[in-house]
Amino acid sequence: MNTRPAISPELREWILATSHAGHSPQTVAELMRAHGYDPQRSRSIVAEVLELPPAAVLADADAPLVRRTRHPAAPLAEAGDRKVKVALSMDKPALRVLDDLLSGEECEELIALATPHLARALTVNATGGQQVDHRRTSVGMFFKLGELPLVARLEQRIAELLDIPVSHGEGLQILHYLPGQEYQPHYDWFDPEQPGYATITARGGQRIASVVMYLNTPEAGGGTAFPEVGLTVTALRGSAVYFAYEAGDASSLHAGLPVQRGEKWIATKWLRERPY
Ligand SMILES: O=C(O)CCC(=O)C(=O)O
Ligand SMILES: [Fe+2]
Repeated sequence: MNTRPAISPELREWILATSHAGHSPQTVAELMRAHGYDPQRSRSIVAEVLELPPAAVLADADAPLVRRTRHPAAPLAEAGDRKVKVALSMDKPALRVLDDLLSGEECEELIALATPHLARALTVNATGGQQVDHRRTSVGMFFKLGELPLVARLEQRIAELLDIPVSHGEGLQILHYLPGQEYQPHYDWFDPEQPGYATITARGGQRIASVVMYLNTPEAGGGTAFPEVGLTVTALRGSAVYFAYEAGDASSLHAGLPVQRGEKWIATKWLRERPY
């Protein structure tokens, strides 16, 4: 006799949808664990719903929830379905320029998918709410985690490149800048001193790394500057800049420089220390 509680239809549907969106069985089990399911039970449920042998869901399921990214190693880093060129490495901030993270077609498809949904980009304010911010004049939108097959594929690629589960990522953000538009110098980590810190980090904890992917090549301007170290990364279609940081890391200060001619499209992936 089977004494286990039945798997609810909602849970079954969610597991199937998350898996069809491109997330690995391990990630699905980990997301369940992050929502309070027993690790062992998460694995057996995922295996049952996806009709997999239980061993297929084993890897990583007992890994600690708090993680850091692994910095990609030059010259070529494995990123699942793709090998990525590590064109430049820096120690402080921990930074890599990545060539060919995305194909030209993937860049174009992302722009086309995002275009109907663009709105003025917001920033997170001191109390954890969203605000219109004069420092950030671009328009943008967010995809939900695994929202579309292309989005899920990129999330999986970044997860393998940086050795961090997909569940640690915030939804992919697409930003569009026109001439004169910019993102003034800022940090991506949240300031523990600010009043909204607990709210902002209640889900996922602190941000630990960012990947800014260039979806086109602006005619002039639009690079990503790191003023503390005098570095500007050129915005080139398909390339990206990855940088990792601790809260308080002043060297990770960065800015989207004003576009001088043409336009600029980026996709940004922010990573958290815990499942988000
Ligand atoms: O536009 C850029 O180059 C930088 C974008 C950025 O800093 C961000 O999205 O957090
Ligand atoms: Fe940023």
